[in-house]
Amino acid sequence: MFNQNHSHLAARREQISRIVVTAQQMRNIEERIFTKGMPVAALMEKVAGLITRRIIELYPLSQVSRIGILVGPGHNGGDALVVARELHFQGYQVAVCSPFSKLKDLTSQHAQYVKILEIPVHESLEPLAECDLFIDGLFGFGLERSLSSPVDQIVNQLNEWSQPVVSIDLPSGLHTDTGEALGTAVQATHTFCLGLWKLGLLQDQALDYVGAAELIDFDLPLTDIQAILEAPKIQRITPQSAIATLPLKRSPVTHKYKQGHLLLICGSRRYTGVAILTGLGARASGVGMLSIAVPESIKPLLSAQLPEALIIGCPETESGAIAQLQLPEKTDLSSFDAIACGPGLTVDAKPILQEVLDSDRPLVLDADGLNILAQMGTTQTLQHRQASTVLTPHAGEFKRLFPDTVDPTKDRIAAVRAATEQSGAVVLLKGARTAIAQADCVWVNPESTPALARGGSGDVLTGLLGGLIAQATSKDIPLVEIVASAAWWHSQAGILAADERTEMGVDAFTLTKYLMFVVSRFS
Ligand SMILES: NC(=O)C1=CN([C@@H]2O[C@H](COP(=O)(O)OP(=O)(O)OC[C@H]3O[C@@H](n4cnc5c(N)ncnc54)[C@H](O)[C@@H]3O)[C@@H](O)[C@H]2O)[C@@H](O)CC1
Ligand SMILES: Nc1ncnc2c1ncn2[C@@H]1O[C@H](COP(=O)(O)OP(=O)(O)O)[C@@H](O)[C@H]1O
Ligand SMILES: [K+]
Repeated sequence: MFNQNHSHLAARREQISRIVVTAQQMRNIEERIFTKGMPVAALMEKVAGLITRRIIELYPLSQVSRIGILVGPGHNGGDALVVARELHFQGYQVAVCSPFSKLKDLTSQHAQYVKILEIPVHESLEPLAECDLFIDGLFGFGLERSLSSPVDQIVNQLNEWSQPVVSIDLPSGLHTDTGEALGTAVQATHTFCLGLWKLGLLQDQALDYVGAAELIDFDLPLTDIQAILEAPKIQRITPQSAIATLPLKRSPVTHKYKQGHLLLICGSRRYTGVAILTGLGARASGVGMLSIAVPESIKPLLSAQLPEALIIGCPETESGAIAQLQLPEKTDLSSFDAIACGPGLTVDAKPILQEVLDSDRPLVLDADGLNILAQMGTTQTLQHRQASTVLTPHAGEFKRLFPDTVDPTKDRIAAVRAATEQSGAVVLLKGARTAIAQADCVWVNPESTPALARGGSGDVLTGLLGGLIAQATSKDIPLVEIVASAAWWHSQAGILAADERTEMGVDAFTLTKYLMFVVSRFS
C-alpha cells in the first residue's frame, strides 16, 4: 500500500513537472477549482504556507533576520502578505512595501491584519533598504500592462541593490506567456512558480530575471488541469521523458545494421573541424553504422579522428565544398536510415541539398543546410519531401528560413509553432531554452548552460540527433520526442562538463566526451 502511494506521488510529480501553461489557462484551471468549492482564501493560505516553508529552508533565521516584502494589488500581493505574517510569527523582522492604494478584497484584508500585528507597512521602498532579503509579491500572472510609476521605480531601485530576491510565481514585470519584461521587471535570485510552470519562465528573454526557478506544487487536481489543457500542448522535457526514448536496450542478437545507419554530409576544406565534431556527436549516439561524406581532400583528417566511421571522399568544387555526392558502389541514399546534412558545407554545396531533399529518408538539416534551404524557399521546397525533415536553426537561421513569421526573439514558442505549421517539418529552435515543435506538440528544454554558447556545440547536436533518429526508425517513437531527447542529452552533457570544468571549460570537443556520462548517470 505504502509503495503504491509512493509511486502514485512520483507519477504525479513527473506529470506536473512536464506541464506548461499560459496565464489564461492558469486562470481557467483556478476558476474551475474555485467553482467546485475550494475557497480562494484557503488556497492562498496553503500556497503561502508552502512558500514560507521554502523561504525558511533557503534563508534560515540564523543567516537572515530582516525581510522586506513587496506587495502588489492582486492575489500575488495577497500571497506575499500571508508570507509576511507567517515569517513574522517565525521570528523574522518583517517590513512591507505596499505602493498601491487600491487592493483586491482578500489582499486588503491581509494588509489590515499585518498592520494589526504591527508589521511596518510603507508606501516606498527606501525604509526597507537595510533588509537582508526581499520577497517580490508585486504581480503574478495577472499583470496586464507595463509597469508604471511609482512601481517601475521601486523595481529599478530593488534591482540596483544587491540583496537576494525571491519572486512569487513570476518576477514582477514579466509577461506570463512571452517572458518579455514589460517596461521593467524584478531580477530575482529565486522564482517560486506556483502550481504549474508558466510559459514565460521558459522563454530565453526571461532568463536574466528568473534566477533559479522551482515549482511549488499546491495539489491542483490533474483532472481539472487536463480538462482545461487541450491541444496544442506545451511540455517541459524531463529526464524521464528523455531517457524513455533513448535506444538503451539492445537485443543480444542484434547486429550493426540493425542499430541504425546514419549518413552525415558535412564539412569543406574551409570547415574541417566542424565535420569532425558532427562525427563525434554521432559516435556518442551509439549508432550502429556511421558514414560521413566530405570533400576528398579532408578525408584523411576525418579517418584519423573517427576510425570506426566509413569516410566517403567526394569530388569537390574549387572552393573546397562537396561538388557532388559520390557514394560507394551498390549504395544510394535509401541505404541509410537517416541523413544529417549541413554543418560546414558552405553554400557552394547547393546541389547536394537538392539530392538529399529528394530522398525518402528522414533528414536533419543544420547550418549551411538551412542557409541553402532558405535560398531555395523553405516552405515550397519542403512541400515535395516524402519523408520527415528536422530543421535545427538558431534564431538567425530561423529568421532566414521563416522571414514572414513570428520573430523568434519576441516569442520563441509562438515562432517555433508557426514554423512547423508552415513547413510541416520538426523545428528545433536553438537557444538557452531550446524549443522543439511538430504539428500541435511543443517541447521545451528547461535546463541548460551558457557554457554551450560556443562555436561547434551545435554541430555536436546535429550528429547526436542524426544518430538517434537512425536508431529509432524501427521503433514507434514520435520523431519530435527523439529530437527533444537529443536536445536534453546535449544540454545535460554541457551541464555536467561545466560542473567539472567551469563554464569556460566546455569546448565542443570536450562536450562530446561528456555525452555518455549523462546516460550512465540518469539511466
Ligand atoms: N487565485 C488564488 O487564490 C491563487 C492565486 N495565486 C496568486 O495570485 C496571482 C494572480 O493573482 P491576480 O489575478 O490577482 O493577479 P496579480 O496579483 O498578478 O495582479 C493583478 C492585479 O494587478 C493589477 N494590474 C495588472 N497590471 C498592472 C500594472 N501594470 N500596474 C498596476 N496594476 C496592474 C490588476 O488590475 C489586478 O488588480 C498568482 O500569480 C499567484 O501569485 C496563487 O497563489 C494560486 C492561488
Ligand atoms: N546561453 C545558452 N544557454 C544554453 N545553451 C546555449 C546557449 N547558447 C547556445 N546554446 C546551445 O549551443 C548550441 C549552439 O549551436 P549553434 O548556434 O548552431 O552553434 P555552432 O554552429 O557554432 O555549433 C545550441 O545547441 C544551443 O541551444
Ligand atoms: K511576483
